Amino acid sequence: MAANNSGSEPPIPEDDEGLGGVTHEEEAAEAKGKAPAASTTTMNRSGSRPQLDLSGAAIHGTLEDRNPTILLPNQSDDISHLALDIGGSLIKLVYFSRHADQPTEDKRKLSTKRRLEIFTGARRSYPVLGGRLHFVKFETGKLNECLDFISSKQLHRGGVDSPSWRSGAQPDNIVIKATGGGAFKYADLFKERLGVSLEKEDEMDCLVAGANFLLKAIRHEAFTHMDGQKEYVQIDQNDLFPYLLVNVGSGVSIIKVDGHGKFQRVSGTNVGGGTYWGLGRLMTECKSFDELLELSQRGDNSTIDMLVGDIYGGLDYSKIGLSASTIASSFGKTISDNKELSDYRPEDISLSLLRMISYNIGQISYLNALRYGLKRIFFGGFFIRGHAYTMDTISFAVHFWSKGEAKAMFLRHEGFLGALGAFMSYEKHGLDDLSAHHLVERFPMGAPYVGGKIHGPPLGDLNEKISWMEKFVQKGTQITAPVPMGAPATTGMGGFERPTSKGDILRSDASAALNVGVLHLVPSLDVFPLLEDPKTYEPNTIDLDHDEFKYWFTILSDHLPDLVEKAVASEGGTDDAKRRGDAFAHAFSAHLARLTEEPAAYGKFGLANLLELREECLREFQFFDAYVSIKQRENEASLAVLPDLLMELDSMDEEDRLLALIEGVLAANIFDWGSKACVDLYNQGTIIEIYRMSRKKMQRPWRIDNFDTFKSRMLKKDQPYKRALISVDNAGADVVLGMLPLAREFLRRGVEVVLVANSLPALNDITANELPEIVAEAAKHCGILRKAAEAGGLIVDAMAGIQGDAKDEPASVPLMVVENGCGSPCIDFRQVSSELAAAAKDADLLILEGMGRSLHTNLNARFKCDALKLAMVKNQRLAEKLFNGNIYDCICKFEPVS
Ligand SMILES: CC(C)(COP(=O)(O)O)[C@@H](O)C(=O)NCCC(=O)O
Ligand SMILES: [Mn+2]
Repeated sequence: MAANNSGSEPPIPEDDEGLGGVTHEEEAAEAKGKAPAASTTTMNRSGSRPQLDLSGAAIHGTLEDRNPTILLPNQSDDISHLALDIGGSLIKLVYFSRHADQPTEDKRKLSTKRRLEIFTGARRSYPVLGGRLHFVKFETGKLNECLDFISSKQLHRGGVDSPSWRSGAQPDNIVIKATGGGAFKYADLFKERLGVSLEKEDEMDCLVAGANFLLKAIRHEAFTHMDGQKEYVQIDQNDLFPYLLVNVGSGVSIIKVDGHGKFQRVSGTNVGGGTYWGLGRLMTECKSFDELLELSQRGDNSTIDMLVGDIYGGLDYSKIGLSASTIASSFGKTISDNKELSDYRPEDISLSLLRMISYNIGQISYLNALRYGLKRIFFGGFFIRGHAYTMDTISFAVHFWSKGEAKAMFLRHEGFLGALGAFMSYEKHGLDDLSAHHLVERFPMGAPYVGGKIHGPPLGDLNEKISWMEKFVQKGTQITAPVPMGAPATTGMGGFERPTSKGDILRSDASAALNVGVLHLVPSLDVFPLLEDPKTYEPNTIDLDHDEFKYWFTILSDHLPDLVEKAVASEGGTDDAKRRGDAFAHAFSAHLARLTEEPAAYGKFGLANLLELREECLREFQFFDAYVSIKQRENEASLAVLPDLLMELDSMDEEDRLLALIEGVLAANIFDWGSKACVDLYNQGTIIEIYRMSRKKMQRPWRIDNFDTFKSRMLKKDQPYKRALISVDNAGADVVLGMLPLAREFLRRGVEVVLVANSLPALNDITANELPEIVAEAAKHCGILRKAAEAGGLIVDAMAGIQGDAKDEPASVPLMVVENGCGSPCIDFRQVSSELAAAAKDADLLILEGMGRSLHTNLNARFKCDALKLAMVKNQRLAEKLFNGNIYDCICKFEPVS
């Protein structure tokens, strides 16, 4: 270990505290059973855990599987998926919960899985256990609340759902991994209250393991913060090491990280968070660190610090790049002022202290980066706590001294590095194998309320959640009301500009810190193999900047009453449903308000995330399919006219038919209950009237019109497509009169068709579960569909349940339905179902339909196969912004690979 260069006394690495987590009431507010399905798998244990009980082990799945799941019926589930970081002021908990419900493999999924083996030749295996990783924090002063929380959830015994808890058995010798000073200090109390032993893990090991995990597994974990602007950084997994990790606790540790478990504490400084808080406490009346930090928001350091301008008569010292407002000497002005401490404003003292210490940390960190030739410096620890001035000051120092060569970056989960690292130290938990595409971060309903404060009792089920919600509804209007925003404040690249307008603007960062959600581990997600370049792929077409967010805030808020009405009706309109509808509206409004206040609060957040958040929020309040009856009604009406449409199409020649088919898809995409303009239309006419009108309006050229190129490609007889992945959108006319006839055209040409639909409902989108029945119904009127659906097993699946043996399957599958892994109107191709990823093998055409999947997302996405993007633009602003066009314009964008 290299010598410490900060002074005679090596600084003691102190507890690493951080705000920015989810408070326990929010976390506990998470609803059960809403996560996507995960596969069951076994879990190895740490040496300190009870050993595996292999008796009665049985293979789950077919014997031909290369990596089958093994069920251990006698294995008690008392694994502690819990780790702690007990610091001086906060206790951080990271714990793992399985999905409340084991996945039920429905009929469609089982038969699809079997058929996909034809494509892939082998079944996939998932070494990672599906579940959720939760981040919770408590004040160390309220340790008892933390113990109650652990006890109420039985986290030390593998959770309330574990067999040992249910059987009432008391496993002895439970060991929980813990780091931080409190792991020593409170060990006896944990033994006494919970009967568990704390196994102490080295703090430095934990910090590094936590940081490595986050940087590897979370897509936008790191961000820069310069001049008040936060920007998320995508870290290249293959180019992560070496980096410098600076942990700013009470003291500061500077660690050079060379790999997993490979690191060296190369330096540190004893001037850290403890110094700020200690000096601040002596010099002001502040009673807490947060109070002191809050005070700095209203401070003006130029009354205390000697600035370059003070020395140079108000001028910059431009020759060496120092602006007049750069601090020449921290607290330097006080030497000549002839004033007492009480003559200075505590606000100014706090800001001067904060800047002095932040700047010093930034400078020392940079010098160490220089010493080892490192370009990336990640800062974490309780001192940072998402505070804008702190981050700006550190960034300024690094940027200034490195002349822009080195980058200061901060971590969203900065407060949880130690606890995560302790969690990682359980020998085999399967998390090592996780990649970013396996993790989905969700923000439960409490997320908007999270601040620096920790409050409220833990919550269990939905009823408790709603009473908690109601409490908030009463006193939380100021939280749900949008907070006025100004231009982002800056400390100024030119140095330590006096923060002119503070308070409100930096409020969110200062008091609330960044939210972190619950990490859902979904091992069955994959990167779509046909993405041209997954590294540079960005699903969202438009950046949700301040103005854009304001627009979508209005759109989504306006849509809320209609959505709630549909949601409540879908649950029978009962009092309970009304109550949940109300709570949903409040929770979603609170999310919107929080994001308006701080657009980066939930990490890098695009329109796709926002639309998905709405769906997740509905599910959280147990509205699983708000548009169910609308979908059914429209499916029936459309199926009734399908035979006539097919007859009309069959009477056309090939070229006319192709055009009519694409027109049909575009026209039927008007049936979108997520668009305000369309909903207004539905209130004026019947489905069929609107469909006819929409078809009549199909005038070419469309706003983007690559139809002729597509037609030429389709007509190349010597080069037919082999397999088309057809991603469908809305129920009713959209799928029945638009997409199914198009799919039929491919089948007619001998092209294998894979219909891709949502895994979970989103607005009026058709789901993969609903689709086989619709295909079966349509097949009654069409020989082509019937033959393909029968051969693909769809009709049997839909009508009679799964059939026998995989041996009976045909060698090729003309028509299949696969789920896409999403529960949103958009699609992020970095995270699709393994079904879809498997079906993509050998596909040479991808068709994306609808605004959500081909305009809001993926308009600019490039694929390794030909792609056809079809949508009607049902929003005036989007039509103008993307295409300089108008509402109801149509897009037919064909992108052949060669
Ligand atoms: C939610 C949607 C993306 C669904 O569109 P789809 O994918 O079904 O074509 C779209 O309806 C939408 O962007 N609606 C909000 C804009 C508006 O109401 O004008
Ligand atoms: Mn849709």
